[in-house]
Amino acid sequence: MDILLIGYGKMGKEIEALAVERNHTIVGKISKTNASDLSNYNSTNTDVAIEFSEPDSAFKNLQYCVNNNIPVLSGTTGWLDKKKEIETLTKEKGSTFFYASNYSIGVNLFFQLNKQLAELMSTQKQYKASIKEIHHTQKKDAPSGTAITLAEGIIEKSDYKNWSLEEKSNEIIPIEAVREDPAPGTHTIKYASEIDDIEITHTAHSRKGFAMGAVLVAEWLQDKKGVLSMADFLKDLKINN
Ligand SMILES: NC(=O)C1=CN([C@@H]2O[C@H](COP(=O)(O)OP(=O)(O)OC[C@H]3O[C@@H](n4cnc5c(N)ncnc54)[C@H](OP(=O)(O)O)[C@@H]3O)[C@@H](O)[C@H]2O)C=CC1
Ligand SMILES: O=C(O)C1=N[C@H](C(=O)O)C[C@H](O)C1
Repeated sequence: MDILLIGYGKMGKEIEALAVERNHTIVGKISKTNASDLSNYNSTNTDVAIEFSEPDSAFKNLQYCVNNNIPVLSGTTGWLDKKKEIETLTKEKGSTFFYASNYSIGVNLFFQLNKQLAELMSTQKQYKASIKEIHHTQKKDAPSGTAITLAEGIIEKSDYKNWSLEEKSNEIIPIEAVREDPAPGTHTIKYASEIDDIEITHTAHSRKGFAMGAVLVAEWLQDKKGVLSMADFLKDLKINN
């Protein structure tokens, strides 16, 4: 596969190493310094773009790919208020757009476990849910995209209505975002009562799981069109419920 990397930071470099190991070719690398190159990019030899950039640049990058029919998968967090726009554009243009807040298979199993636990706890009103995420100090957004997906999973299966970094009420899941080094990504869901606590935690030991997931999705995406997500990918792998 010929891959265009949009964003060549910690994740872009990790993805490059794994993609080359799997015999793919990196045909272009776009970062902040050469961002304007994307608007003149000749996509003839590009099978897929992998976009891990920054909250402020993701929308423009994805808009370019979708408008120019370059199949694209993105992992950038902190820009999702505009995701619907990209999805609408993808349908209009007949292009391919895949998004996941977390590409790690382990985290996606954890997402399923989180929903199962939320369903189980939904009748146990003496327990109060909360989420804690820990990431490295270079991270630009808070809370993490993964923490937001976890909160959405709980909201789907319970009476919680929203999440917040500050606000406290019975209808809101509080999220605590901790920044310390080194921390590739740790997420904990806690149900606390006066009598006891129940906790589940996923700890990433490195960025390898995120990068491997992104490369596997890029390979899977080859014959696909439309708006796709991890649910579609995991269904094909038979690891969803
Ligand atoms: N979904 C998932 O599984 C995961 C998602 N992430 C998310 O991915 C994103 C990237 O993470 P990470 O690699 O750690 O971050 P880094 O800060 O290490 O890298 C960001 C990269 O984006 C580049 N960039 C900045 N502006 C633009 C632009 N306009 N066009 C193209 N590239 C640009 C930067 O360029 P320069 O080097 O010149 O500054 C840099 O290379 C974050 O949003 C993070 O939350 C991270 C891990 C897993
Ligand atoms: O910025 C990171 O590093 C990560 N970002 C993603 C997120 O915001 O959830 C995924 C992972 O936790 C690492």
